[in-house]
Amino acid sequence: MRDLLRQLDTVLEDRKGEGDAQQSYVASLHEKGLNKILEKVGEEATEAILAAKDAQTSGDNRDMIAETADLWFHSLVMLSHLGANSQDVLRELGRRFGLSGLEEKAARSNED
Ligand SMILES: N=c1c2ncn([C@@H]3O[C@H](COP(=O)(O)OP(=O)(O)OP(=O)(O)O)[C@@H](O)[C@H]3O)c2ncn1[C@@H]1O[C@H](COP(=O)(O)O)[C@@H](O)[C@H]1O
Repeated sequence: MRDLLRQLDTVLEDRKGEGDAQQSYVASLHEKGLNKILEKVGEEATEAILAAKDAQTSGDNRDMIAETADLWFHSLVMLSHLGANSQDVLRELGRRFGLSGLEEKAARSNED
């Protein structure tokens, strides 16, 4: 799956450089610019939240999974637009791995 993210990073990077906005959704987002991309990230986050609430009631996770995929995808476009990618995020998650969220929060408040 890590390979899939790498492959997607490469496709998104290619679309940014030389994508045709008539042929490529990703190229059309880059052409519209950061505000449009951020609007899509916000929209997909809301849709994922609503789908999670529905999943809790129905016990069917399929829409939640599809909406989360939309959210991840648009977040990857955001990263790519600004010169970052999935590997940067995975590195950050790797750095945090095994570190309790509560301990990390306590360390942060001690710095203040
Ligand atoms: N993973 C995705 C992916 N997930 C979702 N989407 C698109 O994201 C869009 C957003 O969904 P919406 O329902 O909000 O769409 P919409 O209402 O048409 O969008 P707006 O008018 O609001 O902008 C849809 O058009 C989906 O097809 C994706 N588009 C592309 N990819 C990947 O990106 C690659 C490159 O795509 P292209 O640039 O289109 O070739 C593809 O091969 C895929 O691997």
